[in-house]
Amino acid sequence: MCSAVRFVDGEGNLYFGRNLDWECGYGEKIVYTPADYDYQPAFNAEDRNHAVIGVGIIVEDTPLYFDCANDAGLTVAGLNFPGYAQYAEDSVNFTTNVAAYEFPLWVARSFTSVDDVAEALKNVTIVAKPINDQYPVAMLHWIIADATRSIVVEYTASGMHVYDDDIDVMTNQPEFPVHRQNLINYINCVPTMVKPVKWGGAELKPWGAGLSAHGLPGDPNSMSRFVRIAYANAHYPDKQGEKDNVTRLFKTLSSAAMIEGMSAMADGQYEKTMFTSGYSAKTKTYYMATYDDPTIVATPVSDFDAASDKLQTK
Ligand SMILES: C[C@H](CCC(=O)NCCS(=O)(=O)O)[C@H]1CC[C@H]2[C@@H]3[C@H](O)C[C@@H]4C[C@H](O)CC[C@]4(C)[C@H]3C[C@H](O)[C@]12C
Repeated sequence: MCSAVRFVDGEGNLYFGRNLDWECGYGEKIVYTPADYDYQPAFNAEDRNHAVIGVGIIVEDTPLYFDCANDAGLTVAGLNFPGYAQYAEDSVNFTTNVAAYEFPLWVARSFTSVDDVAEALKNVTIVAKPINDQYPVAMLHWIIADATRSIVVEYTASGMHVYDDDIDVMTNQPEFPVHRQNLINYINCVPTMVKPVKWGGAELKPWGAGLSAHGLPGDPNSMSRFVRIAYANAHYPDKQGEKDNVTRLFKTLSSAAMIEGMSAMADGQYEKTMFTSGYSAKTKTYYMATYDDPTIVATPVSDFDAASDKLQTK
């Protein structure tokens, strides 16, 4: 399973990140796509040459991003959405056609804000075209965020759906509106200290802190993670400075992290948080930690050669 989160610091700088929960990795690294990289969109999309940094793999000289950010502070992450995602079988005339594998790259290469993406998506077809035979089409939905807001993009049997994500988190299936509505079941959960009460003649005292959030779901399923990470994100106090905001990002994501052994997939393999990654628009830095090495490694955009036209990895 996967979970993603967005927030801004007191100065309005965007922080955005995700957990990648799966049974295996794909050899993913930090991939930098410079502005002058010769991006050849799969169909009729235009390349508008924003530089992009993120986590992904390179296939056929094309960066396949799992999550990424561009030089304008626009970020995007893909999360599993099987059983719901249904892309077009073929390109559709008079629309901008985007292959599912290039969706994060196309968004980050092309736009400067969530508003611009949302406007463009009114005339976009997402096509079920694989990059090659080795990598089948991944059934995903996406969260796209900037310093102003976030949206969730779901392409299903009924076409394109773009939702305003006013809660600034996303997980997996079902559709975003179901997750959003389900939050109402938990609005009794608050982070305050419960006071002792009297039931008849008996005084009942809380065990300690945390009782006011009793009922928050602790299990790893997607709807439960959505509630948990939404609660964590909504209640985390504002922080000053890069260090404390990166801590906030990784701690918030850890509230929805998958520990090996908790949840087996259909093939019997356990899911685990293969990596947690995220972007700070304040310092233009990508951060990443893996399951086996929780050290948060910082990779600033300035580590790469922006004048080159070649894909670069770290
Ligand atoms: C498995 C990843 C999603 C993790 C997730 O959401 N897990 C939830 C599990 S569950 O359903 O809720 O059980 C997704 C996110 C991004 C995906 C990758 C990216 O889309 C880039 C390419 C796209 C190619 O078509 C397939 C390989 C691939 C390299 C994808 C492999 C895989 O589908 C990834 C890595």
